Amino acid sequence: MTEETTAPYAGAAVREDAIAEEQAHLDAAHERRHEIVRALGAELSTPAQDAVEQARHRGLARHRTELQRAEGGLVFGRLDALDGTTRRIGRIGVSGATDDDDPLVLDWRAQAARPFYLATPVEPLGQAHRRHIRVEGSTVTGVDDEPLDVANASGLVGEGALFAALGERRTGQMTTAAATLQREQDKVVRAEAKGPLVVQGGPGTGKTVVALHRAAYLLFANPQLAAQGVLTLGPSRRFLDYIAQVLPALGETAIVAATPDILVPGITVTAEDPRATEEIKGRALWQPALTRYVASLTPEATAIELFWQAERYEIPAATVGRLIAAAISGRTYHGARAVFADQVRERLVQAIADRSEELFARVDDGLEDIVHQRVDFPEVAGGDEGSEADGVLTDAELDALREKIADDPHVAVTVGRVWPVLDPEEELRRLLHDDAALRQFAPELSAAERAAVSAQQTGWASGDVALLDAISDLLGDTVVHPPEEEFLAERAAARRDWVYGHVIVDEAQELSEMQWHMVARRTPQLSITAVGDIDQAETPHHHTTWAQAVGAVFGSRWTQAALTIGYRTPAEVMALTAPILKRAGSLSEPPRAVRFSGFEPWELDVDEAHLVTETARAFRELTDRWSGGTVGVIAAADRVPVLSAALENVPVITATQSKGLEWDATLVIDPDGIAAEPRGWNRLYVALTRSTQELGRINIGAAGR
Ligand SMILES: Nc1ncnc2c1ncn2[C@@H]1O[C@H](COP(=O)(O)OP(=O)(O)OP(=O)(O)O)[C@@H](O)[C@H]1O
Repeated sequence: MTEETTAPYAGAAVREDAIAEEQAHLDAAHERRHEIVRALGAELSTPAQDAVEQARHRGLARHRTELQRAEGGLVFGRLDALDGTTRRIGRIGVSGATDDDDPLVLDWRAQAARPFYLATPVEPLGQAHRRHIRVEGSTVTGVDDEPLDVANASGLVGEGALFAALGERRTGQMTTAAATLQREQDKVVRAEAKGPLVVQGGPGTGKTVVALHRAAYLLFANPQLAAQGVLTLGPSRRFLDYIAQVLPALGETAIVAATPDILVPGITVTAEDPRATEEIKGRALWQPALTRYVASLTPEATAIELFWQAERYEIPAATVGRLIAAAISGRTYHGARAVFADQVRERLVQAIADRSEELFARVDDGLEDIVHQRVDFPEVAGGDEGSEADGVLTDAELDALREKIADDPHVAVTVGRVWPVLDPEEELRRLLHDDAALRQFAPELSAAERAAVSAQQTGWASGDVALLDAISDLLGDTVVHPPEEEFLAERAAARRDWVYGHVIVDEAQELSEMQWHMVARRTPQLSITAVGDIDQAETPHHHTTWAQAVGAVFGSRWTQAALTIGYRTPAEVMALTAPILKRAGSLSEPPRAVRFSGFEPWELDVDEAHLVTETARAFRELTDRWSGGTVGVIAAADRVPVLSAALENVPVITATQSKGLEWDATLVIDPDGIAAEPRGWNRLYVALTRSTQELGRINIGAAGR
């Protein structure tokens, strides 16, 4: 460790020295970073000779990309231990010039960096001081020092740096928080990955922050995960755009971002179900129902008639029955079909071989003529003994015959007739529109519920995607992909059956049971971090606790963590939310806001006729006040079209669309209208908690609604 000669925490008088000292260290770290990038480039310019070297090259290339991207935030913290050693913490580790040298920068995810997030005056973990280093580009602009030997009343880590980060203008893109992660967040980020982890937290408690930093941490701690990639599921494209930069900025590129609606390649949601139907389609009962339905598609055992060189061969029904039973056990429909087809072809090969032998046995003269005329063996190299003498086919002849039969279209058509290839979309549609089949395979559904699910005639709705995923999985793929393909985002996204190293689910309270099944299928080892707020739930599914939400899929194999401190929404706004939560039927306490913004929430009553002009005026005022930042307009769903048309260049969105997003100031139009929507109080709770500074509400006078 580097020995420091100055007393860096002596007070404001030495701040300039402290900045100069950190600048010198940052410069050295950047220089070393460039050196490592150059060395890696030289190493990568020699072609890899074998698979082992290729894998090593992939690792080196990943590391080089991480280093190249670490332009900003290379160093953001410093820990001075009681034993006099000093460590700098940053977005990525930078090693010293030789193996004996201490690293210039410790990766924030390294175990040795942990006290940076956990140490408090009460529990200093061997540390004397913590410093947050503010950097713009590659210039150190300030330091926030925190002695760990005096009472720290707030319980926050690096309060100055945290408040500076929280007070910054919002750009419409989420940023990393590796420099200011708080204790309760750090514990979740580094929790052991032993199966699904569900993180409950109110609005603005940093759930998204935690989920993304956890993905980066897991990739760091388990480098093999990068070969499989990480899937990030969010509620909307807008949300995915909002968080898009966080993982790459943390150096991670092995990511696929998606919404549940686009998770099945080739399927586009074009229809909308009524809420009641969406709820029915989300129920877990479909998993066993579809399993029973697909099992019913297994062919009946009937005799198979095959022709080869104008000769007729038959596989009796009893044999076909045995072949089907052997093929189907433990396999998908198409997986079993492939095994069955191989077996049928093999039976044909054997039957032809047996017949050839019989012919030789029965006919004394002209053996070769008969064989060549009837069986027409391809020319086979090599001099194995065989058909020349006794009609017994040599191994080489059998192999050649197998090849011919494998390519034979007539045999393929016959197998296809017995055990057809099925299309998941057609099968799902068939089931949903067949009342008798629904009664048989999904007996839990009432007649009215069956009628509801069969009402949709064209296109697929959101609730169908998870059903299609389930039936596609049960039917299995017809294409066999090579195992252990290297992760490429486009490749993984294009494959329904890609197995990810980790899956992040944001706004997890919105997932139906069938969507949870869909998530679990993408990570059979159930390496899942799900973050959400059960009180923000507004989809039609009935669950009101996490146990109800995930129990049907994970049973008791999941753990829960909680985040209790609110970082986004100022205390002035949070004070409004307790009665709304109560109206939403919640038993939870709203999170404790860490700060006041100094802006009291305001409201304005307007009549219908002035709604558009007043909204435009309020928006202009807020935009001026928060210039350089962002202002969001959230309106009751039935007012969005009119407002969007009237307010040019002002994005007006619904409460549902505002999920997970934030602005410096938010304008909520017609809160009563939002509250009157389905699960309206939950939606209003979401809408009111989007601002980091100021909240304005525009109410429509009684006559207006
Ligand atoms: N430790 C932190 N340091 C700096 N900023 C933080 C920290 N934790 C959270 N924030 C900020 O607080 C805001 C809210 O965080 P985030 O969006 O992750 O909350 P959330 O719990 O997902 O909210 P919601 O449920 O409303 O979607 C963001 O601007 C985020 O950057």
